[in-house]
Amino acid sequence: MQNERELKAMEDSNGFSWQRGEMKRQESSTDDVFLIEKQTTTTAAGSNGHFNKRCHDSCTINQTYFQRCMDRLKATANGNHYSPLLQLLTQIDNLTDQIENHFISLDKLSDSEKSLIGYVQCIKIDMIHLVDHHLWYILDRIHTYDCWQDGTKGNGYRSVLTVMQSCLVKMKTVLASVQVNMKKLLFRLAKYLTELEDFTRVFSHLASMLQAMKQLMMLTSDGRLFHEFNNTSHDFLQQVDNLDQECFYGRVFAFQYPDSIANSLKVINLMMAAYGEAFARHNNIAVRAAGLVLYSAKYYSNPQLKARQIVDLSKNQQIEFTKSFWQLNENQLLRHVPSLLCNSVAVNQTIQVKMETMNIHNTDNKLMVIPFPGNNPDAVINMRLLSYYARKGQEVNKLVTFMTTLQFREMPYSKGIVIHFHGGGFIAQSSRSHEIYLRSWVRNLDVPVVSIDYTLSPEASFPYAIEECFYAYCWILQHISLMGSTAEYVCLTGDSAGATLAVCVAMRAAEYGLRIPDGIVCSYPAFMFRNAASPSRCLSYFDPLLQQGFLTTCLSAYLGVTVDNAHVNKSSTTSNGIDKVDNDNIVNGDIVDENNNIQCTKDVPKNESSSPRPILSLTDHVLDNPYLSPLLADDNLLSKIPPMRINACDLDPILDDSIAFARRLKRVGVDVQVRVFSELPHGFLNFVYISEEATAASDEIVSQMKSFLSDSTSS
Ligand SMILES: CCCCCCCC/C=C\CCCCCCCC(=O)O[C@H]1CC[C@@]2(C)C(=CC[C@H]3[C@@H]4CC[C@H]([C@H](C)CCCC(C)C)[C@@]4(C)CC[C@@H]32)C1
Repeated sequence: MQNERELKAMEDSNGFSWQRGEMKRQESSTDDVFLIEKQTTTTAAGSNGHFNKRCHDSCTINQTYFQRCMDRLKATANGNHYSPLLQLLTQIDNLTDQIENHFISLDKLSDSEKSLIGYVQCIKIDMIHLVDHHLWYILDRIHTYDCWQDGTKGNGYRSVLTVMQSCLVKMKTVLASVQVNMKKLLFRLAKYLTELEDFTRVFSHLASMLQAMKQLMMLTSDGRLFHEFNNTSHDFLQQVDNLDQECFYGRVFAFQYPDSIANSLKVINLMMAAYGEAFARHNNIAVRAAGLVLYSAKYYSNPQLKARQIVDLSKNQQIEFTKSFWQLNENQLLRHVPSLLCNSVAVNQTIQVKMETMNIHNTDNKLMVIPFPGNNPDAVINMRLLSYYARKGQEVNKLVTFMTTLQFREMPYSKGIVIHFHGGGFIAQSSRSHEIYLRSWVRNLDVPVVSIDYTLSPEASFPYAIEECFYAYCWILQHISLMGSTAEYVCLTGDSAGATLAVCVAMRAAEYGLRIPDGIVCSYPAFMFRNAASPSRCLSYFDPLLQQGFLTTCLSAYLGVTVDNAHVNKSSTTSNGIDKVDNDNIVNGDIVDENNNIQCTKDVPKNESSSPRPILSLTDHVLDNPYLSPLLADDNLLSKIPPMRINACDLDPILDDSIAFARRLKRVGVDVQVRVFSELPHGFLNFVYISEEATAASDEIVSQMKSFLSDSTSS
């Protein structure tokens, strides 16, 4: 009771921190534990103006009470694993006490000193919230959402706690500096105040997010990671909606990453804000490029403006902008970066194949007809052959682009081949932009790599890209000597959207009874293309590359439906919009326009008698299609997937896709392993030249591929 009174006193005296908050005794909980129910935006750190309110009185939260909460946390199932996080909370609690006591003992306080006390008290209140109830609940159950027992520790809940921990580290550093210097004569508080304000706000929002996540956990107590809401006005959605995203994109942007990655992300973020303005204002490419430089300066000097611009861009997403921005490294200048930065390769050749119906004998020696995708008889598919040495059979030897004496030596056929599918959310990027890591892979693997340039969305929508990639897979195996390989070992690989395609190709090969690859190595794949909530998807509210608006843009472009993002987000005061996308355009599960015509830009092939049914038929429910969301495939299809290695990263909004998929594969007996790289963002392979962590991850991915290619590297 003592504590309740103290907190109430604090509320009354401050008048700024608990305005609409409500505190009540939790009926069912243990003695002396109070559940503080707060509305997400009502904390002091939640809205700007509150910070500046003066606070004269102060009171200290009962130390024993906080300590008792911490002890209870330590005793939870995962208390030991999270002891660094708990230790940080205790240290911050001590620091805030010392700072508060020091300033309260002074006779007269300046405005900035009053603000400091305000922030310090906000931190304490949010900490009490957190440790009192939410954190306890989450820590006690967090392990049930991991891949499997004793397996890799990783899921969206853990990721949010990782971000929280990074925030606490930063906050502790600022508070420690204040505490060390506050008694000095020449103490300049202003130096620390802005930083403290930023982190206090971020911390408050993360605490609110954890509160929302606890609700999600309650709805998925069976350990499922994905949850689809029927009722869009659910508390969880409202709470997440109430988050102030801007505070994550301002001065403290990318605080959760190691420095090397954070710096690049800052540059990309600045460019995104500037390019957003240039794109909206100008149509000419050259003027846009000039605008990019000019507006970058503007946003560099004003981080708050930048934050607002980023949040606006994400909320009012236009496919044209996303496509254009994500293709920036494909332009005339930047497209040559890989050849300047990366090692040379003897063969780097694009191959264009005219797609015609192909007849292949399957493993039962039955003749299968592989249809060409769509109904355009002149359609072609492009692929890029990369080989460190020029090898026998590679017709392209005549066109060797760069040759050192060693590389030009014609080598025998390789026993292995790697087929690669690039990422880019199905709407951007190409085999060329992915040379940034493919060239070093080709050297380290020493087998030819073919990267498929499938048609991007929205020009071609689901399932065209999958059919193209499957066609390319069959064509490569039919013409394997041209690749300089005997294909004794075949490994599929892909990152992001490309990883999804790799899995779809393997599933299709299994359905046709064709040779399946010896292994698949996926990097940060997406397996769930529905507007379902999951803890990691919450990270998209402050992700540097994959904000929520960008994800829904990719999804709708891939589905071939147009989404009025402005509409989705305008109505997002009642819901976060995730349930609204494209629902209007889906009739009985088929994607149709208002005239009820199927909207796939390129038509689906007709069913051939000797072949499995097409991926998409007019009666299918698109959103349930296993080729759209492999996570929804039935056990029979999943069990045919070859050995798989999944490389996920913890700071990724689609991390849960990897975990949930791996769990399903394991259950049906597939040889699957998951690696969750810590503190890396989605798309980390693009950062191999700037980050040691990303390079180490890339090396591990190469060794996984080597294991599937077995002795092929010795050829
Ligand atoms: C409760 C929350 C609910 C949320 C609900 C959302 C519903 C969503 C449903 C389904 C999910 C759909 C999933 C789609 C997955 C897509 C994954 C996917 O493929 O994502 C990739 C998209 C491209 C990109 C962003 C990426 C990685 C690297 C990025 C590149 C790095 C550098 C590149 C710059 C242009 C280079 C500039 C050079 C200059 C000299 C600095 C940059 C930024 C281009 C874009 C890529 C990840």
